[in-house]
Amino acid sequence: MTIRQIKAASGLPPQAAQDTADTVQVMLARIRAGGEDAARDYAQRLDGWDGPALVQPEAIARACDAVPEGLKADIRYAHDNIRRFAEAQRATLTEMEVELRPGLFAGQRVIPVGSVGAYVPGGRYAHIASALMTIASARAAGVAQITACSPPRGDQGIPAPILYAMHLAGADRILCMGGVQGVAAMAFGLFGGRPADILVGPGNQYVAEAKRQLFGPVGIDMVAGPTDSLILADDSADALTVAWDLVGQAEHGANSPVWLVASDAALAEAVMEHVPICIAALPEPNRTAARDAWEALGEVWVCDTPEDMAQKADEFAPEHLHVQARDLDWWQGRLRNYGSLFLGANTTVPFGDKAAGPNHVLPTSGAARHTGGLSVLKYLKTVTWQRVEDRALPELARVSASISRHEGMEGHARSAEMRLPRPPSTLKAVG
Ligand SMILES: NC(=O)c1ccc[n+]([C@@H]2O[C@H](COP(=O)([O-])OP(=O)(O)OC[C@H]3O[C@@H](n4cnc5c(N)ncnc54)[C@H](O)[C@@H]3O)[C@@H](O)[C@H]2O)c1
Ligand SMILES: [Zn+2]
Repeated sequence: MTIRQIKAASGLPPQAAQDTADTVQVMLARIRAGGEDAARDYAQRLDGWDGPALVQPEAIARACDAVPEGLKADIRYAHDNIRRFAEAQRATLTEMEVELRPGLFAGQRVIPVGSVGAYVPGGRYAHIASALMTIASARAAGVAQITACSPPRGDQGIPAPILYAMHLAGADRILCMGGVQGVAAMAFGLFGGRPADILVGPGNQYVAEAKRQLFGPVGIDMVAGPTDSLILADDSADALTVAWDLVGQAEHGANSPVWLVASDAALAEAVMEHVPICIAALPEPNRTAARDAWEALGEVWVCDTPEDMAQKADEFAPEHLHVQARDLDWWQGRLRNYGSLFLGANTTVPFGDKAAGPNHVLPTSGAARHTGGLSVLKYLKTVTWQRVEDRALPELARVSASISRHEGMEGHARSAEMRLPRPPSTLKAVG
């Protein structure tokens, strides 16, 4: 056997997904009917917030003053990388025009959506980086109006570093409102904004479910589940570093899996010895979160060949895939299923989470099999056009009418033939 599992996941108790869906459905219906008052009412009841929903310029200025200079410089460093990566990505998508037949022209245009609603989660951690990821990439796409929202923390409203990051990244409007009411306010264009064309950003199960239920008339980036990470390591990897990389991502919470796929049983055993020691070094409540995640969902596999390791990684299709092994070019060429790839022991998932440049809003729960993550491209519509000169008409109209008739679509055929230079008798009105 070339692939064997040496630590299995014990699993999590099933969750009441239907309860969340029902709660969110009721909330969205109430906010749709009751508008701003209903949204404010939920903000009061769920988050104890009585202050203004729309954050005023003076409050943003005060927050910017309150953030220490050192932290501001760090946020600017991260923002600069994220913005420049998004701008470079934007430049890869170009408009084009092609003459398919003499006189038949077609092309594509790249048009940004008009309005974006960016959810910046609150809760246990202060998600500064999430604000940069969603807002800076929308700005780089050329979106006209960006609204961002985040839940209040106590009676201070949105924490100052998050407000600073939102403002720096280019949010036009900021709502102090979280959860379903925040998402709905952006989707429905409450508090003076335009209704969002697309809703983006991570959040808890209520946020994810609200986006899922609103999807259709409104676009969404993805239905994001709990974050996950996989490390591929050979005997060149350092066991303690790998252990910290696993524990670091387990810190996200009890439902965030971390997986190790190793080429070397001795390395795998050494990592498993280090993991509990690393966990014990964390402060609470992070320690409990990491321990629960490792025990319930952590898995360790040992494979004999790099090909087996790559196959295992492609099966997991992790959100974050980190290679700590020799011959990085081979891995980069071979690996297929991941949200974002981290090549070499010099980098680590927190670099990508916070500051390196590529977006951290990524497909989870195996969705990397069919999609990449949030990027500037999500805010852009690739639309097509066509234009036909007289010389292209005879053949194009004849072929279109022929196919229409074989499909049984006489109306389409007539419409095509109306374009022929000399209308045939079929153009006379019937009856
Ligand atoms: N995948 C990623 O890239 C990424 C990055 C950062 C954060 N996250 C995720 O963001 C989430 C943050 O969650 P959070 O809860 O701390 O903050 P959150 O901002 O997602 O949700 C807070 C809101 O939830 C609402 N809420 C709480 N309990 C409710 C209830 N019983 N009924 C209705 N609404 C309720 C409240 O209105 C509150 O404002 C985590 O799940 C984390 O994993 C993911
Ligand atoms: Zn992380």
